[in-house]
Amino acid sequence: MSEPRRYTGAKPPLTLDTEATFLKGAGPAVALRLRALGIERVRDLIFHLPLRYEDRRSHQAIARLKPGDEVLVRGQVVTCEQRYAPKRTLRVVLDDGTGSLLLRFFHFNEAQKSNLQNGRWLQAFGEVRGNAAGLEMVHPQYRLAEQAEELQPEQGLTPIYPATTGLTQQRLRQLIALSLQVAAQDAALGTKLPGLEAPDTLAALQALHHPHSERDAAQVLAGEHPAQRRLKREELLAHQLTLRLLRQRQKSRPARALSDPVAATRELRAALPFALTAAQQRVLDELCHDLQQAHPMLRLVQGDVGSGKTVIAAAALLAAARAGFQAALLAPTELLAEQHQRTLARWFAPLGFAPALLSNRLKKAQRNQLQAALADGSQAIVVGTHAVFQDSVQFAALALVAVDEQHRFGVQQRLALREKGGAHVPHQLILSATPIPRTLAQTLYADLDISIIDQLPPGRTPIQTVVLSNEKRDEVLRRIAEACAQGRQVYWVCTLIEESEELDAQAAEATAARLRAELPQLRVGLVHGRMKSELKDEQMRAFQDGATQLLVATTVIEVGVDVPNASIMVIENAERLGLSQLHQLRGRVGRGAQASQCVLLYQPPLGETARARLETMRATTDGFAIAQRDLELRGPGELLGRRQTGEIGMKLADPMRDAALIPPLQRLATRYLEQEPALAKLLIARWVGDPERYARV
Ligand SMILES: Nc1ncnc2c1ncn2[C@@H]1O[C@H](COP(=O)(O)OP(=O)(O)OP(=O)(O)O)[C@@H](O)[C@H]1O
Repeated sequence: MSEPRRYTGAKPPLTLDTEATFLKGAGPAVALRLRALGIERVRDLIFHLPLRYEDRRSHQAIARLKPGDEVLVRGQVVTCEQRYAPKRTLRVVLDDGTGSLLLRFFHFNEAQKSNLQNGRWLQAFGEVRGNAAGLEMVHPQYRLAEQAEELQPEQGLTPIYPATTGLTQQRLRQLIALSLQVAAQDAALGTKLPGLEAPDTLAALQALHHPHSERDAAQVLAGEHPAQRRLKREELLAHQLTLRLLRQRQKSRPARALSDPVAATRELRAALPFALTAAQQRVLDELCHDLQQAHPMLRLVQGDVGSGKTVIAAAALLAAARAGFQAALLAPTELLAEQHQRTLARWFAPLGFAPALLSNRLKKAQRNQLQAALADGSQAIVVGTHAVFQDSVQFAALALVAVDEQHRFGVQQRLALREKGGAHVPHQLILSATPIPRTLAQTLYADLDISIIDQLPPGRTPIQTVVLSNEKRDEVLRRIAEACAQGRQVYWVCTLIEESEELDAQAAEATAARLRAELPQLRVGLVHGRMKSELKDEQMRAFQDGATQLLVATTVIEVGVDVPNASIMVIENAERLGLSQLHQLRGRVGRGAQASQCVLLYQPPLGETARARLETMRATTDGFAIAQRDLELRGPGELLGRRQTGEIGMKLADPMRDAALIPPLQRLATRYLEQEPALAKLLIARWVGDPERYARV
């Protein structure tokens, strides 16, 4: 604990590292709110960049306003009246000589009302709306004066910052302005950074907080200001450096070199009921090379849905076990852990290894027994969810951790696991089914080597996708009945209606009830996110075992379920989903030898983007092509969801939108690490803070 601050009468010299509470205007209440925005120090304030800008640089003539304009107007109050119908409202009419504008307030006090007297000058900023009687502003920001001249427009654009309840823009602006004064005294911000163009960091920050000149303002609004580009490049470089540094640190630690991984893969190949694809073999070769090193492997295997990533994990686990060590496979859900354990048990049986399942469902005695076997090293291979690998689980000689990521785990969790290896860091293998373009993968996972399985196992009949209007629902039901009569199984996916699991669950229940009534001959199962996990697993198992024929589900089934006999998927309201999600869902079928169908039902009328999206789904099954198209159709940021970019927490850059900036920065990062270690440290401290932040949960 640090000493509580005491007021000593002397003003501390302010630096970028000073706590924000030392700034004038940042009392304890404000400090708490700043903290909610992740702001603790003066440094954080200068990097708290505007979300957007408002243009209050000139007064607009009321006569020329249009609905939707966000403008500054100035005029005289000509009426101010309070009304009670339909609710208590203050109506103020403003006249600027060209026309009049209604200002409406629902929340106001008596003082406010009495100040708004006829004849006073008023300047208001807000969005113009059209109403039946003409144009109006609702709750504009305003100022009053006796003389018109006292109400002048602002000189530059007005920055609008990410804020939080109880913290006004005005307060933020004031604190940031003070912080910029402190920053101007800081020599480090002016340090020349080789490879990064002008303006320097300080000038760039100043330009973004206060774009004063006409030219600055126009460029900032267009997103084309050199300061924006400079800071984005600087930030992307800092993140690249952080991940590369973490990688260096990891790589320099000792790991257990596995004696003969090639022999292990040979044995596995002989035990598998199918031949490996060339892509799987190539990835295994890369893996074997890594596993023989006395430094940890850090490898991401990316593969499209159904490309056969489990085999890769199996080979790695086996190589560790055969070398006399232990290995763990982590799955994102209990159900998937179970599924993996079953598959591995089947494959490993002829090789003399029995993988254990560390499940929440184990009885206490069973769990204790398994934990003891892991602690003394007698159990070589274990499968479970991340949640079950708590502190109490100890390993005698953990040499490898494979993580089936499926969008669930963050970098932090992944790195936290490395501590389970004792003095040795376990080799790490991460399996991901999110097809993302290579440059983006290299940014988000710059701490990992990347292998791609770019080929599907042979013998798959491509999934046939049809796009149908809801009006054809009866036809779809007929097809389902026929398919089930032939022993096939069907998924029926209900998509999110509201941002609420509760309503979602209700909708799924209603759909299941309706389908049971419409198809009384079928055994219908149901899974949704509100179910207890045991019940959900039970329903999934019933479907896996063929006990139910039609499974109604919300998008919870998106994650990695493998039921090869399920060969039809119906996705209701498919127009609501993004392409990547549709692709993951569709990947649940087409996993066996049978020809599979995916029916995308939509509610007409269909918008243009939705139509283009569904058409892409119909036309291709290639995950990488779909990811690319998703990017084009949805705009940046959305493809990965908030997790992937959010977890990295960039302030300004968006690795998706700014992908083109990245390749030269990778070269620059190498140069910094080799030639400019002090500057690399400076950049990391400036943009990321503590690099181990990435490594902590
Ligand atoms: N080389 C192969 N030849 C034939 N079948 C294979 C081959 N490799 C894997 N499979 C089978 O293909 C199916 C999909 O494999 P797996 O579950 O490993 O895919 P995945 O890449 O994890 O996909 P998802 O991300 O969709 O879960 C499994 O039933 C698996 O046994």
